[in-house]
Amino acid sequence: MSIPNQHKISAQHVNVWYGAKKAIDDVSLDFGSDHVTSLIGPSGCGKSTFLRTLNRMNDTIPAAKVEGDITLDGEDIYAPEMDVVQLRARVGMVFQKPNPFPKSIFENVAYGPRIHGLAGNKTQLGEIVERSLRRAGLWDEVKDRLTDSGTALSGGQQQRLCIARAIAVDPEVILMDEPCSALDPIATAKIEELIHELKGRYAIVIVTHNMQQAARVSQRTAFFHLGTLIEYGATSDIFTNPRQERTKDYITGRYG
Ligand SMILES: Nc1ncnc2c1ncn2[C@@H]1O[C@H](COP(=O)(O)OP(=O)(O)OP(=O)(O)O)[C@@H](O)[C@H]1O
Repeated sequence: MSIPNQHKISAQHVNVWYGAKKAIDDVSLDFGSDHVTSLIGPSGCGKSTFLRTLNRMNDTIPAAKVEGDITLDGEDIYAPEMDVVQLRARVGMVFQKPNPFPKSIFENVAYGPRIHGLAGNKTQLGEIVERSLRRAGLWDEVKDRLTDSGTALSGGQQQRLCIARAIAVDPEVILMDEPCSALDPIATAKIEELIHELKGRYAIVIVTHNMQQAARVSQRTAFFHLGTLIEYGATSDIFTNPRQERTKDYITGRYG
């Protein structure tokens, strides 16, 4: 299912199995850099599994098998010659639970640019760290304590640090798997605001259980049910005028 946009990342006929169990059944979806896409649907419908196919995070699950075509700027991300470390820098991920490294705030952000050779010297590295923290809306809160441990920050700050860490390696796509589910409403609002500011710079795909959040942060929404993509379209249409009965039942709270 696609509506016109500049495709940054494209998934065609994707199937995923965990052992004998099929978790994703023939899903095709494209994502552009000019909008945020929400993946919604009841628990266990395959949102996270599908999200993880977009940067090969399922490679880390031995029982998982992925079939189909997924391309980033037309390049097959499952090609044997694809460098997965490089791919995960281009398609960054933010997880449900903030997971900063047990290192300083500075090092959390500097680590990626350093291993990917993005800074020629210490000054440039410092500039990348500052720019990433600014873009993640965290700079003012941490600029005087960059050597403190990232794990000493509040949950919401840790999540923004993880976003800064993803941004630091200049990604093209940012995947977010329920990034606010461990956060209080104020920290959630800050992340939502941040998603809004990052829109247009990166293709952003967010899995969320929270339909109000999907309506607030995304311009496109995909509704999944039992491993299949039921409906995809402009977020405003999905929430006000869904074409499928199952979408309507879900958004009106009849199941989920
Ligand atoms: N590592 C795994 N091994 C085996 N089965 C798995 C694994 N991860 C997910 N599954 C199964 O695949 C299906 C899809 O799970 P997935 O986590 O992708 O759904 P989801 O829509 O993201 O759910 P939730 O909203 O509860 O996080 C479920 O039936 C789940 O039990």
